[in-house]
Amino acid sequence: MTTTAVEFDQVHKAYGEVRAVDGLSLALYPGETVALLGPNGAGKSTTLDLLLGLRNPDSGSVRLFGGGPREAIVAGRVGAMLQSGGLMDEVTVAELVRLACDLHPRPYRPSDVLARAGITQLADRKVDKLSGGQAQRVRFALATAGDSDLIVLDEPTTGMDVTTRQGFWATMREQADQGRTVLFATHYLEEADAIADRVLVLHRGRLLADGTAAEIKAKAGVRRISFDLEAPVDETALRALPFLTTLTVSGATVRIQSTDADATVHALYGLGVYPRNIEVAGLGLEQAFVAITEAEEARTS
Ligand SMILES: Nc1ncnc2c1ncn2[C@@H]1O[C@H](COP(=O)(O)OP(=O)(O)OP(=O)(O)O)[C@@H](O)[C@H]1O
Repeated sequence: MTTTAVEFDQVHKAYGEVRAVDGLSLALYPGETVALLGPNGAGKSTTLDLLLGLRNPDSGSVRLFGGGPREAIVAGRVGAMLQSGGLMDEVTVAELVRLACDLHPRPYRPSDVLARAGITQLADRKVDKLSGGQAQRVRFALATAGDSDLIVLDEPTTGMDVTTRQGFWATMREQADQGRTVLFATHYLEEADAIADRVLVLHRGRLLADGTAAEIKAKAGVRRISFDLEAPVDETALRALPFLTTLTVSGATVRIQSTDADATVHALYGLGVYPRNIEVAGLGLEQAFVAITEAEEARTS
């Protein structure tokens, strides 16, 4: 049996009345790159805090590599890059990275850590003089100061420019290819789509979807239909098409979202109109995410 890297079993965590994590169960395995998505306040940071033992669950259990979070962290099995992680002032980047290496039970050489994070040229810079994107790279260096089995990243690429971001993900990919588990929370859905093997969608502390990006898109169950009309058509007739969820008409072009594209297109021909350039496509991850979370909002409100 494969040992899980991370296992949550019915985990609850509330702050007063707010149920930040509400009965969360999940298992992550070695070598997986997993994106944690969710709207603001969905419970992503709380989940990562629980995972890292920074907070204790009110009930349920959190296991890392079969033991408690602290045990795994003390053993150097976890590297983390948190959103809120303040960097020590008055020290240089090299000093800070050296300290992280000294503290890690299975450290890498500080010069290698600096090089991998692309910050060798910043080694002598004081930490409080860094730009936002540079500070992110330093946090990343601290998360990869040693040979950890699990790397946890909370919105790691915020503030990074496009080139830095690409370099960052290439390095992360290497880490996962070496059998490490990489878990990252993000608001950039295109990143989750491009990088993650698996996407977890959180909403109000619960897991709404868990699968590959393709599976999440399919789960939304909505398809996009677009076509051009040669002659104007009464919008009321279009709006009455079966399974239609949205309709946008701009000039001669009509865009529809439908929960049953075949039936909608069939009915469209039944209106006696002649659509040209008809295209039917699945949703992008971003649209799927919005559709899934909005459907849940509608269901629970
Ligand atoms: N220390 C705290 N005290 C009280 N409430 C908190 C605390 N931390 C978080 N919350 C609340 O718990 C819920 C989950 O917050 P959390 O920060 O885990 O969400 P998130 O998904 O990381 O959000 P974001 O995308 O905005 O970073 C929110 O409603 C938040 O207001």
